[in-house]
Amino acid sequence: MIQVKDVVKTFDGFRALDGLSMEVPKGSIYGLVGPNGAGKSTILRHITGIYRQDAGQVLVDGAPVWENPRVKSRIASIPDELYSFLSASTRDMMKFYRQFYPRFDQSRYEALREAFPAVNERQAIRRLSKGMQKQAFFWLSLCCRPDVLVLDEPVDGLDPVMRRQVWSLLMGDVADYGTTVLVSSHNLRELEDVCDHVGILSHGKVLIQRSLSELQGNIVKMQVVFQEREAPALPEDLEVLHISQVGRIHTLIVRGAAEEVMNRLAVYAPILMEALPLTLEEIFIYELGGEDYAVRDIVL
Ligand SMILES: Nc1ncnc2c1ncn2[C@@H]1O[C@H](COP(=O)(O)OP(=O)(O)OP(=O)(O)O)[C@@H](O)[C@H]1O
Repeated sequence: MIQVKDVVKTFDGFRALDGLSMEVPKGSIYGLVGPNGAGKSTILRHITGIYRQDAGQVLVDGAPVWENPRVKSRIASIPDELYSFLSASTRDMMKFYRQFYPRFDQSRYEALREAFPAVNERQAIRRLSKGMQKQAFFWLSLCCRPDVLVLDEPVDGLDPVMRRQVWSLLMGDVADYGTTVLVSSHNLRELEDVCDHVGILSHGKVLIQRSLSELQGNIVKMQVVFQEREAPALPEDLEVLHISQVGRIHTLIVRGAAEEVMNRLAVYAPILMEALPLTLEEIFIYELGGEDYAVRDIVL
């Protein structure tokens, strides 16, 4: 489990992280989202032990990450700016990773060659295309058999087929080995398919973190045709976050479980009523759109 407690990080007087707290459960795929400059890469660099926090704690299974080689050898990461030694090939990097990661799986490296056919393992990584470089680092990271995998915008630059393949490999590791995956992304649609937990960052803090099912189970989109053209006066304690009308169809975004909201609306004997799930994008717009302007930037 990753625990980040009240972490503060200041760069030249600017508080990039401003008392950030988050918890990533073991074996989860946790999506970290937030507008540009929110602090996503900065917190990921603390979790991988690159930065030292000014205050607060960054713990993996209860142990601090900073200057702790034992913990760091259980964490693999794909940063936003890929790093490889000058002129090192994927194969050279494999030999380097093999020394650092005690559980490096050589046979998996050989087996995964087929999964990344575009990567010439003997060519300098820097001379590969951007997408191929990402593929090379996925290949290497998966072979480290890490307990924790930290990915900063991991599938950016990958083609759609490769994105799918990489997610499926990651989800396989989560299912088979209980790997914990922490991933930052601007793509909520994609995160929705893969994440089970989500945290939203803004101005160096986590605004909200929940399991996806918790988020989805607590807000519903209702499409309703009432007896009259106009909607009746709805009870004040029904928490309607948004309402719109096209023709006779009213669309209501209501906080609460679908069944409970349906029961409440049934008293108006509507001609038609349907509960629809909200997408992750919609949830963020309606749950948080009013609270923080920055949140709109991510989802619109
Ligand atoms: N090494 C640094 N020196 C000075 N300021 C920094 C440094 N690293 C990050 N910052 C600042 O900290 C803030 C958070 O940056 P960070 O890269 O973590 O944001 P982000 O959420 O990853 O953004 P993006 O979505 O654009 O990648 C920004 O205002 C950035 O300018």
